Amino acid sequence: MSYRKGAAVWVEDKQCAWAEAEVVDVRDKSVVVTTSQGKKITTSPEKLLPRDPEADLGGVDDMTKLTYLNEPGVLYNLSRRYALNEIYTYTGSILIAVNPFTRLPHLYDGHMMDQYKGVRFGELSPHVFAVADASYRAMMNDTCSQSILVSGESGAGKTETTKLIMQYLTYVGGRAVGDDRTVEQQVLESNPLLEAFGNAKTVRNNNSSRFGKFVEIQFDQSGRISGAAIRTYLLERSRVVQITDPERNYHCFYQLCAFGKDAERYKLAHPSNFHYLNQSKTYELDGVSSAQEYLQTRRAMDIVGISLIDQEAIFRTLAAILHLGNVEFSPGKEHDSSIIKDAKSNFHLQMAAELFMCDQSLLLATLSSRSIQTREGSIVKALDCAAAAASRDALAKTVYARLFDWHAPFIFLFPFHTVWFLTAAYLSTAFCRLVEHINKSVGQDVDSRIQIGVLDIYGFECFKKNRS
Ligand SMILES: Nc1ncnc2c1ncn2[C@@H]1O[C@H](COP(=O)(O)OP(=O)(O)OP(=O)(O)O)[C@@H](O)[C@H]1O
Repeated sequence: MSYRKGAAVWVEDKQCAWAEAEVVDVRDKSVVVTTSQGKKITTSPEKLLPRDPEADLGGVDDMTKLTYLNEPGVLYNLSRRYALNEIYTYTGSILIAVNPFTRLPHLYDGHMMDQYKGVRFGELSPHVFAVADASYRAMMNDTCSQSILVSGESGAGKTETTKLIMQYLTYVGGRAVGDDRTVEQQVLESNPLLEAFGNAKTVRNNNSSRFGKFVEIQFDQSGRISGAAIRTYLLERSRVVQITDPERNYHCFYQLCAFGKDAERYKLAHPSNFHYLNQSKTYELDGVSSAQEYLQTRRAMDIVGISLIDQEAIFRTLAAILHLGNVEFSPGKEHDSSIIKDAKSNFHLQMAAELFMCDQSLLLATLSSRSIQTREGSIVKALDCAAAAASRDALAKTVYARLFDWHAPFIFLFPFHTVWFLTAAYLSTAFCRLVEHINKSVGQDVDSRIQIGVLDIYGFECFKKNRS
């Protein structure tokens, strides 16, 4: 794009991403601009973007009205509105929410819900209730199920927004039968459980959901809520075996370690003793008692109907994963082979096998060797230390993800490994899957023909090191 002298532009700025500027000189292959702070910058025209000099200082409530819909224009508009406490802005039918990081009760009270009920989308100021109302109306008018996608980076406010959508749908949809607990309440009651196993501290959020969640609110023909279901997706499996400071592994591990009686039973100790937890030195969360949280998780398990036997099985498996992570390998006598490193590793291997209820030597053989299928039959190949550790981590991740997931069929990832087969078989029968239990407790309406699905799923994030 070519610029004339006097043109209003945006120029990249290290501090505030984009700075307002004006072109003061146009040269052969470069342009000289002066920013509103009085800084003179010589840059190439490709590094500039056009700016609307007459942009409304208060911003516009729908960004399709912007003269230039480019990145700085969008950011500037959102920041102008945010400064006036307007956290919501439309871009056509998309609602953009900027996290206020402070409670704004007046935005979400009964009066506000009343105002948005049945009003055409776009008629009132942008609001999450307007989106929820539009989807409810569309579902009722067209007898067609709707979906709302809530996306953004960690800490952006997806979980809060999902709750607000549920709050509004509960308001317009109520409950069909004489149940005094709203669907919103029932789904929220299961939150401590999902959070214990699916949330972790990240750099941006002390209680970050590390999984995608699809909440399905089911309605009867008259538009009354008749049931709900939760489905979870894409649990961040790599966190089970790898974390970096100041992040943490899933809350449930710290909770179990902090609850003396149960921790002792599974030969657990302070998180600093376990490889899967001590890669980061952040063990505590400000203002949170892990032991108290453990009791809360147990209570949530009771509420959703997980039996004591199943609860024990779940925590036994968590302990097994922690012991498994402490199994280390050293080079074996044969080339590219590995053996258990020392007595300490042997103790943890023994504990892992005991808690997984499988044979210790088979577990070791599975971790330190690999079966390859050939036409002549299967060949067992020894694994070196690095490969054996990777195999250990893969087992830990798979077991944890299966414990959390809602998927019914258990997939045998390594069908030729006897121990994994045994472990898998044990898990599929003795384990209750957490999300399955939650759905039973909330109460699904399998006959529902119309529903609104709210998908709360994290957007892309940049990690120093990526791992599956
Ligand atoms: N609309 C809102 N009003 C007030 N506070 C909010 C709002 N949205 C978000 N917050 C604040 O931001 C915090 C983080 O929000 P939330 O947990 O919803 O983020 P998230 O996008 O789900 O994060 P993650 O992907 O890490 O789970 C909340 O605990 C809350 O304090």
